[in-house]
Amino acid sequence: MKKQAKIDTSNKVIDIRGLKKSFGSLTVLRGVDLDIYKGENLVVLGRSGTGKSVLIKIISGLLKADEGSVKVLGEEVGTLNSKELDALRLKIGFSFQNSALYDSMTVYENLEFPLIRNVRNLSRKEINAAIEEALEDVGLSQTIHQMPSQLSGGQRKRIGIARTLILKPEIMLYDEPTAGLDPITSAEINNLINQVQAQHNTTSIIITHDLTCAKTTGDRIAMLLDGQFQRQGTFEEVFASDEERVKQFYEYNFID
Ligand SMILES: Nc1ncnc2c1ncn2[C@@H]1O[C@H](COP(=O)(O)OP(=O)(O)OP(=O)(O)O)[C@@H](O)[C@H]1O
Repeated sequence: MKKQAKIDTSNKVIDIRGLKKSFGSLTVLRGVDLDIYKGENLVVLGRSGTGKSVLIKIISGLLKADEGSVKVLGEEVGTLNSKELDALRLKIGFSFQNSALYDSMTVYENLEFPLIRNVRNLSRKEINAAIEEALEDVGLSQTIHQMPSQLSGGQRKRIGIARTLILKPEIMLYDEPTAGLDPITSAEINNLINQVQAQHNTTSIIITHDLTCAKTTGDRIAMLLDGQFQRQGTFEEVFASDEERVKQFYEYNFID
């Protein structure tokens, strides 16, 4: 069971109303409404092709909505120019399944890279302190001078998360954080997601097909069905539904 998080329901970090998105004759999002609050872990569930990635891309301004309002950290994303979008994206940390580390760089260099690219005029001392803190956050201080090839899959995943955390994002987007990991490593990643939330009061969206991940990390679950969030609530509330597709989603997952 997930530990109760400190969620500030007076502070909406993401506010989506009536969001619609089609590609030609394919309608993907048919009027999505969603609120995400400061400090909350929101898990997005939905079968393949239901539009989870499209939603994330619209939130981060990589795709434009056809209709509706998408406010992120108080800004209407669809109206921002490219400079404003860049500034907003700096506040969003993306942890994608394929956000691989650079194999030819050490862990230190992998973490230094986003800092140098995104933050101007940092001293060596500040860079070192930020790298040490990010590594401490993910419990891997000892790997600082190692190459990615010397790390396990789970450690690489954690370094990937550290590389995102180093820019101190206000929102974290985790795309299938446990995909391809064994159950023990998955549990480590789930704990890390909760630890990031507790330590930094980060707001996170977690896209997953893994119901153990959903149950352990999600304060709230939103399930995409037919282009809308027809089910929202705690894990128990969502899966108390009698709807066949919700029940199937549960039954086809292995869960303790
Ligand atoms: N740029 C695009 N152009 C045309 N169609 C697209 C585009 N992006 C996404 N789609 C379509 O939108 C639908 C939703 O895609 P999306 O990637 O959001 O699914 P998903 O829920 O993230 O799936 P998965 O769980 O497999 O990652 C799919 O049918 C996809 O082919």
